[in-house]
Amino acid sequence: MQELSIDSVNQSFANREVLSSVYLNCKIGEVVGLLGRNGSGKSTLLKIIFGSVKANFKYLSINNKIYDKGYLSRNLSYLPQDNFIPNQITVLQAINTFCKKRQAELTQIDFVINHLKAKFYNLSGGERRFMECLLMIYSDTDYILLDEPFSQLSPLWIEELKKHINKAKADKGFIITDHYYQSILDISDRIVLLHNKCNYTINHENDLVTHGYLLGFTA
Ligand SMILES: Nc1ncnc2c1ncn2[C@@H]1O[C@H](COP(=O)(O)OP(=O)(O)OP(=O)(O)O)[C@@H](O)[C@H]1O
Repeated sequence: MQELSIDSVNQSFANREVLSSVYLNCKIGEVVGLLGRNGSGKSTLLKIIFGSVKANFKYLSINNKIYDKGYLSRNLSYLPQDNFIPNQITVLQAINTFCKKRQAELTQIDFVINHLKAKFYNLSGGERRFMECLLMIYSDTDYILLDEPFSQLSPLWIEELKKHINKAKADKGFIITDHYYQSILDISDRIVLLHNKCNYTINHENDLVTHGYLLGFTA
């Protein structure tokens, strides 16, 4: 089956347990939204999937093959919370590195056309974030992890990114986390909440109140 799944994730930092028996999966063609309060372990879980943090225990499989680190599959891209493209790289060089198969789609986007020769150093914080998000969304891998893609972006660009994710998901699986939870609800096919170290399936927005992620409203 075309699926990324991670099971039985246990992670502690300095004897403090952050994740306990966590399960998460993502199929090709779907966007899985990962929500949780500050410090609930969302970034840690994405880093464990990618392989930049080693879990105390986990069982990771990508398209039926077991991996110790997701990046070793060469089929997983990861947008970290902080900027990751080196300053001296130009937009065109980054496209040639990450998006060999879908260059044509990327180079139809106005911002990309107008900044092909720009170095990342010369982009504003939001421009840089927008470009890094596009590079990951259109990257050559089947599975994409996006950690806070919407941070630093103005509303119009958040809407534009949502359109690109919707377009690209036809043949990719996305796991996305962000505190712009309404945008996550808009684009996700499924929502998983991390709370009390565990994963919860969210079927309705009210479940986010029940599990203490959103405040309830009283009449
Ligand atoms: N390298 C580390 N050493 C010690 N503690 C860590 C380390 N990395 C993360 N933690 C702790 O693990 C918990 C989960 O952190 P994580 O960054 O995964 O949370 P998050 O859900 O992504 O939070 P936020 O929404 O605020 O970004 C936090 O309490 C954090 O302090």
